[in-house]
Amino acid sequence: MGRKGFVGSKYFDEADKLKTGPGAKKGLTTWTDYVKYFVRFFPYVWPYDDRKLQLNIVLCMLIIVLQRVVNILVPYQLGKVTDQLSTESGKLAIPWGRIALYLCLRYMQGSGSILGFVQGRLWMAVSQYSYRSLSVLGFEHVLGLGLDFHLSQRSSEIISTLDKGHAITSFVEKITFQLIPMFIDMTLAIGFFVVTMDRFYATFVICVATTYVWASTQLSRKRVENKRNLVRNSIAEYGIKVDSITAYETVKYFSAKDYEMERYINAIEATQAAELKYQLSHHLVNLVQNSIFTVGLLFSCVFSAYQVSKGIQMVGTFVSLLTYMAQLQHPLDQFTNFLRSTQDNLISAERMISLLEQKPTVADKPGANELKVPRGVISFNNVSFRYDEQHKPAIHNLTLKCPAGSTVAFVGESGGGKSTIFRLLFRFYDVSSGSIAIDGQDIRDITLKSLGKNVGVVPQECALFNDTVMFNLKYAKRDATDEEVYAATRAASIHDKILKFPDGYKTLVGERGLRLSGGEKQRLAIARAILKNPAILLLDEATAMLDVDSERHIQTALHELSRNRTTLVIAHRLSTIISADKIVVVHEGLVVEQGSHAELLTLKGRYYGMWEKQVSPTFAEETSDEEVQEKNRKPVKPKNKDLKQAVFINDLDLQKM
Ligand SMILES: Nc1ncnc2c1ncn2[C@@H]1O[C@H](COP(=O)(O)OP(=O)(O)OP(=O)(O)O)[C@@H](O)[C@H]1O
Repeated sequence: MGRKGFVGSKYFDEADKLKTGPGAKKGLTTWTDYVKYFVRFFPYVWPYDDRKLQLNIVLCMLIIVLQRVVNILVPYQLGKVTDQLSTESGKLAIPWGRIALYLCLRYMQGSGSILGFVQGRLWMAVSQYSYRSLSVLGFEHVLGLGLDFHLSQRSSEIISTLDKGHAITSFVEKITFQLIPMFIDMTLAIGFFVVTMDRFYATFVICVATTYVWASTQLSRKRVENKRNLVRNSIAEYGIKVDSITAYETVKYFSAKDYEMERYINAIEATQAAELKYQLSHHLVNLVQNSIFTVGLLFSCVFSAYQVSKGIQMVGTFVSLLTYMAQLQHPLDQFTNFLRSTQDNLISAERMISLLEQKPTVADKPGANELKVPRGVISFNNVSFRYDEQHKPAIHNLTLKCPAGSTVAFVGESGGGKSTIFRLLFRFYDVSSGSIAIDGQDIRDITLKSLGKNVGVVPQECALFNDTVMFNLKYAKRDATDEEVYAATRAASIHDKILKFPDGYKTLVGERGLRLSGGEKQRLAIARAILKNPAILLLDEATAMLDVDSERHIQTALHELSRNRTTLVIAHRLSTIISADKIVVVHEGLVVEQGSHAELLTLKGRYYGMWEKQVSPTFAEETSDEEVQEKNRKPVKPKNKDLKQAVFINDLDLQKM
């Protein structure tokens, strides 16, 4: 099954342990990580199919080079102006040309300049492209993961993780647009010092820069740890908030508002404590960096001023030196900012990366074929299945043939494995051994999409989108006409009811369809199945939430729907399935009895006991399961509504024969 280490809601915990557990690498974000993730995500950022965006990137790069040249020229020009002013002072010869050139260069410097503006404008489209491709990648990946993944996760955690996907875009952007210019800046600044200043200044500047970078990287290790802790806490806080709001009714039923408030307050406090630690470590890094730089500036200032006073240096050189020093701080600051923000981005993106690394447990085989269902024979061949190593098998050696067009019902105690059989047939999971075939095609060899197209499910609980009734109905067949929808809702006995809703088919169904009753939702689910018109139909307690009257109508609709198509039914109310061609009794994952209703009754086994319990509640209360089988030999007359209905269904079948 490939689910080892991935049980319960432990998935992200496992991911966290990898980063922070005993075997974790110290400070995780190493240079190899940067390179690895950059190479991995660059294809999503680079617009392969868009020449215009590629041109934008090239222009942005050119602007970066131009900005570096401007950075060199600004202090140089300032030095020239100062020299000219100091040597020609008193002669009233103001160097207008040089001043104008200096101002022009200054205007082109920095992110607020015209060059910065053009670069920002060009980059915006590229940035949106990469955000779009990464977001779609994450969303598609999560939708493609198996039911095991979704059952083991809090939806809120998945959503919050997907939201952090923009961090990857930001990470790749920063490597491309900060790291490269930063190295150009530092190399040019230091190179310029070596060429124009004496060796002492050049060595001094290299020493300051090295100490600065070394101290920054050392201190940021602690900051990384704190940041990771902050992200973990903020995701947990978001999870509590979303879960409480989604489970609003449960919160009300158990008067748990105060409890939820307490959980939420605790979560906020934990996040804020983590934030405080993170901010402190962040400010500490800034303080140390600034101190190193100020000491460097102090020494160079004192030494240069001394040289000017002794006539070894000109005033212009002093001004240029200080301006270069100040300008050097910019790429150094950028470097540490880069370090900080890329680390932050990577920490935020770690979960997204773990998510993307998660492989779906059920996927199409290479070259998988489309499912073809000319007849609809379903065969379970010695199928066994366990959810994971920790659980005992949910299905043992199931061998069963469902003939084309037949109705096969699965009954048995709760937890016996009925829904698991449906999940295996729908390939939410792959069988552990044995095989399931539809018209002779092993379902592992066909595409999931074609399987989904041919198998329709009416689930116990119908999940609806918070949209209109019409949107939810057409979800089953996106190109259905309104007339087709009306025909389906009429067949499912819900059309008139929908017309009575305030906005008819345009009525919003609310979050998860909460504004509709259980029965209404179930009828919508049936209407959807009618619209979908699948070759194979799975009914999972499809009428459990309906009153007797509605159930009668629906049973007629379902009967019509299942005509000439293979239908598998799960039912607790045995009265609803007595007309099935075959009834399969499932107990602890084993098929213990199978046959028609009449055959099973004559067997006087488990099915007989269940039937007796349902038709004779008082009898059932007084006797045990075994006693039912032993003592009760006489057929019991119908005593409750279920049996009346069962008789109705039998009558209906007889009429149709
Ligand atoms: N995702 C899961 N992970 C682990 N075990 C599971 C999972 N889903 C179901 N099980 C276990 O598998 C067994 C069969 O469950 P299944 O849902 O198929 O029973 P069922 O007969 O459909 O029950 P019910 O009639 O109550 O719906 C149960 O013991 C259940 O606890």
